Amino acid sequence: MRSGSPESVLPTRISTRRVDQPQTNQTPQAQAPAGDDVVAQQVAIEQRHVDRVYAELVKAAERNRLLESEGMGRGRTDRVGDVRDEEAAALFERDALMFSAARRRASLESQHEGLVFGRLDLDHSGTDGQGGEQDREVRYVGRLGVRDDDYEPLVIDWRAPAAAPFYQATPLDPQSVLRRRVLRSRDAAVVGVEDDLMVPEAPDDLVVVGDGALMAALTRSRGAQMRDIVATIQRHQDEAIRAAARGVTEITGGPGTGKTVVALHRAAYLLYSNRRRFESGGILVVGPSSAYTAYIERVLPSLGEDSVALRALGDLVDGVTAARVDRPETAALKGSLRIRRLLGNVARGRIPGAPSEFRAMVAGLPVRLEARTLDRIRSSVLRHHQRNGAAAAARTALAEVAWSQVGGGGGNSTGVEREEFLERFEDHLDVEAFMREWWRPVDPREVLLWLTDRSLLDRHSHGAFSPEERELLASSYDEAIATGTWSVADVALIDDLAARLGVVVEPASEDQGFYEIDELGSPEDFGVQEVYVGGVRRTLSTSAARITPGTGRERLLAGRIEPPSEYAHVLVDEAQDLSPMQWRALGRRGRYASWTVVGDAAQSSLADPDESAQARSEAFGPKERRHFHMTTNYRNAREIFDYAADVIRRAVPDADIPDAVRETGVEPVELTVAPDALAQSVLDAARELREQVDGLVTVIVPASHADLARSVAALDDPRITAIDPLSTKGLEYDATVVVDPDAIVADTAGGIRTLYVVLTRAAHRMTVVTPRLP
Ligand SMILES: Nc1ncnc2c1ncn2[C@@H]1O[C@H](COP(=O)(O)OP(=O)(O)OP(=O)(O)O)[C@@H](O)[C@H]1O
Repeated sequence: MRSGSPESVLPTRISTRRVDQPQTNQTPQAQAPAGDDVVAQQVAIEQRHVDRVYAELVKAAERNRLLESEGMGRGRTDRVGDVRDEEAAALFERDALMFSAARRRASLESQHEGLVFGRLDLDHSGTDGQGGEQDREVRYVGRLGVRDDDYEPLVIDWRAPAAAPFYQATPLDPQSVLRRRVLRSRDAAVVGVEDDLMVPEAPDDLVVVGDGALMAALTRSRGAQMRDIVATIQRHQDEAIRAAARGVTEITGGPGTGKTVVALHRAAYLLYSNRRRFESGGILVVGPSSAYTAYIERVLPSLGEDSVALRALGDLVDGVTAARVDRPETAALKGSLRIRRLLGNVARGRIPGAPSEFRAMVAGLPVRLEARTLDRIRSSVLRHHQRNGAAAAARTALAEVAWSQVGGGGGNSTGVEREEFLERFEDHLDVEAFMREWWRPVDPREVLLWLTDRSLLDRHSHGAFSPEERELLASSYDEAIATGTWSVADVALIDDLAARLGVVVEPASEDQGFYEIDELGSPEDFGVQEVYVGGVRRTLSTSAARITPGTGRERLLAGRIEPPSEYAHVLVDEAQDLSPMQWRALGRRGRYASWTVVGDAAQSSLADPDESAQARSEAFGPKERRHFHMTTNYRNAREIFDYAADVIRRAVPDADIPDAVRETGVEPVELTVAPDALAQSVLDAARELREQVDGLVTVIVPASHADLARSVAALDDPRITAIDPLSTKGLEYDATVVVDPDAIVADTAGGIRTLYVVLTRAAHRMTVVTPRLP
């Protein structure tokens, strides 16, 4: 049962094409293959140097330990009472010492494995290796710089300028490099070497071994997490990694071209080359999903950097976590700029349930302000203030209008003066009670939930949404309340509302009850089982931090929204999928930042890419831009990528199609099966692939076959997992089973583009299963 059918979105032809090796840093080796003993000899030579480096590290760790304990000693005092100036200075110095010693210790620990991964043999005579010994230099490249007692470099940090030729030298532009060698290590043991020669012929004393490090790296099995590529970065990738820090650096290219991994190495490079700026200002890395952030989270720590904030789009706002995605048409509504007008109107409108008129006797004068007057006051205050910071201004405006009503017009026969009236108004208990309701703090999340009120939604839409669109919005918030979860698209709306409303100001601590749960370290220690907060019962499990609010509504409103942090650099991956509202949310975090932006239009799942492009430009402002384009696919076997490229070419003729560098000789398998045999065929295919690859097999299941995902989970096999099509963005596996491609196209907003993403996730093997009635 092999073949696609005429109405299928898949190609009906599977071809095997052999083409020339694509352009990489590597060159065909000039020498005959080296024998095992020659390799062993070379490995032994490198091991001697690596041993020296590790011995030096032991000394460095000891020096560091002494530094830390010296730091601890500084600023210590037996005195009680105020700290003197010189003691404060010592404390400051101690903190600085401790900080840098701790950082060095952390990087020594995290960079231990495979610390030295490269060696350059250079010839500075300019005669292609024919110069004398005095012209030769050997340089080792590693995850961090290490020097010996004489301060001579034993290893150069991969990000240092002296390491650049390791990535940039090519036979056309050797940059004095004769041989580039990549060392493969297991822990501190060198287990292999792979060489590339940069000159036509190696000098007699230079042995050249191996098939090239890049191919070795690409053929290996993929783990559950992305790995760094520090030993095999290619020249064109290196250019993007080391590009200037300022402005906007855009990296485009088709699937698997290394855009993500390059952008992450760039983040590590920026921290190295300008640590003060980027460490104190912070780097924000944003990706499409939490599956994506889990996939990439090891790359930066493996490069010695862990001071970077990794966020999925659904986690962008502190205090909110999105747990689902909306249906495509709802997500498109929520992502479009049209929604801003609605949000603005609702945020400026009456608070549902708030009093609609104000009545009181103030200084003996009857005050009565009706709904329309109150609306006018609210509008005029909100023209100049954010709502949550404007209670005092609203109260003053209310007092002025009340005065103009009872006394300002000259009809006041009681002789009460304006000042006296305003003073009494200010202190009046009825005014205070009214303000508590009329101008209470408004949480941005609450505003979204008001949209479940169809008449409110209709009132504030001003014709900008059709009845069907309004119903989509309202029912999505019914669903939020029913499930107690926000969607990814909601997060940008919450951020927009937070910017309009301002921060919810917590009551001063003296106004809070003694039972306030945050104040208690661990309430169970006091035998407390239940706590009432704001009239809501909280049941304690084992710790205060684990208090779970009861209803869906409570879960949606739990925790506090924090104002957005600003960053010195913002790195956005899968940028082609950001909605205009999401670009605005990122813009708030990167107003003064430089940016690295990574994407591929052919993988987009957006309904209106033009509107997004505009919002993206606004987020960048007038900053200078530079662009890098990646053309080599390092992920997919050529046979798999050719299959996917056929699919996208038919729908998007101008798609950015890269060259895949690796052939396996194994074509993807297509199965067409009866619908009732789908589940069994998929599970069988997954088990078969499991035998053929070393790592992970993932079954990609569209929403319309959700029960199949449960069957895969029931296999309880850690090497076989299931995932939905959209969550595969940015991820990769050793092998995939793609379930019902036509349903993937039909179920997702991206349609054929989403299918293209799905078909480009497998590194080594892929099986596509299509259900069809006979
Ligand atoms: N120079 C390299 N050496 C070794 N592996 C590499 C190199 N460049 C890229 N890779 C590998 O290729 C794979 C694809 O890289 P990456 O995920 O960054 O591509 P991408 O362009 O972001 O893909 P997509 O757009 O499909 O998400 C990864 O496994 C990555 O480690």
